[in-house]
Amino acid sequence: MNCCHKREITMHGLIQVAGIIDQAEANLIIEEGADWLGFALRLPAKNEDLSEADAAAIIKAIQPEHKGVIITYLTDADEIAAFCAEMGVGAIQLHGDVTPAELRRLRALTPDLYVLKSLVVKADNIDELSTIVADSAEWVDMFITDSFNPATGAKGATGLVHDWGISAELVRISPRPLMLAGGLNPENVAEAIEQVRPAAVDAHTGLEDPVTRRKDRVKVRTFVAEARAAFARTAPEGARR
Ligand SMILES: O=C(O)c1ccccc1NCC(=O)[C@H](O)[C@H](O)COP(=O)(O)O
Repeated sequence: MNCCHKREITMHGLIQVAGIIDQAEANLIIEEGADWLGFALRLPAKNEDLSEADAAAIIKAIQPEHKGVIITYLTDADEIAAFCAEMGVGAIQLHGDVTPAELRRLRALTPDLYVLKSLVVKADNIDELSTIVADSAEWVDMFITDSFNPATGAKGATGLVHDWGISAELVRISPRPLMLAGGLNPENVAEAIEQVRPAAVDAHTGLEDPVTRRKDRVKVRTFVAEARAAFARTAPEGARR
């Protein structure tokens, strides 16, 4: 692989906020200093927070210093590529069981698409996740570790933290940067970054107002400030985004 390709640039200190529901919420998140905005679409439960047309309009208006990321359970490379083209998006977060073969096909179909692949952390699945990293890293730009809710079967937006020791081990073995997600909030994000040393963090439900289920401006602001400070304390020598 070409050492000067943009995929090889070391990434450190990126903040994503997921579960955007409308333009006002996207504006709030950008105003409060987060980098990437995640839009959950084509979910198995069909419980999307916004329409694809609304998401596409918001993504279109995002300035280049930020990025709109589609979060989805699609697993077929043709479908993923077509959906990204339709939505005008340059990054996709794959939460389903996408095989390395499909990831390889996706890279061939859309070489410039930034691909995040989820690693759903359970109590005892480090070996399984290590194998996924080894088998799929070539076709992935970033991994995202997320939490599993055994009570509901949910693999995302659970509001639950997982064993950060597993994420820390995946950071050590992964040749790709890793985004930490799952139950992060303004109170725990700094400790999470210190323990796991991820390249990026993501939060969804921990930034919401419990009554309105919309992002709370003060929570987003505090989360970004806490994460930025922790990333600054833990930055590897020469890291840049
Ligand atoms: O964001 C969603 O609605 C979602 C739905 C189904 C699967 C994944 C989903 N999001 C992935 C994310 O990036 C979430 O931000 C991540 O799961 C963390 O959520 P939370 O634990 O609520 O912070």
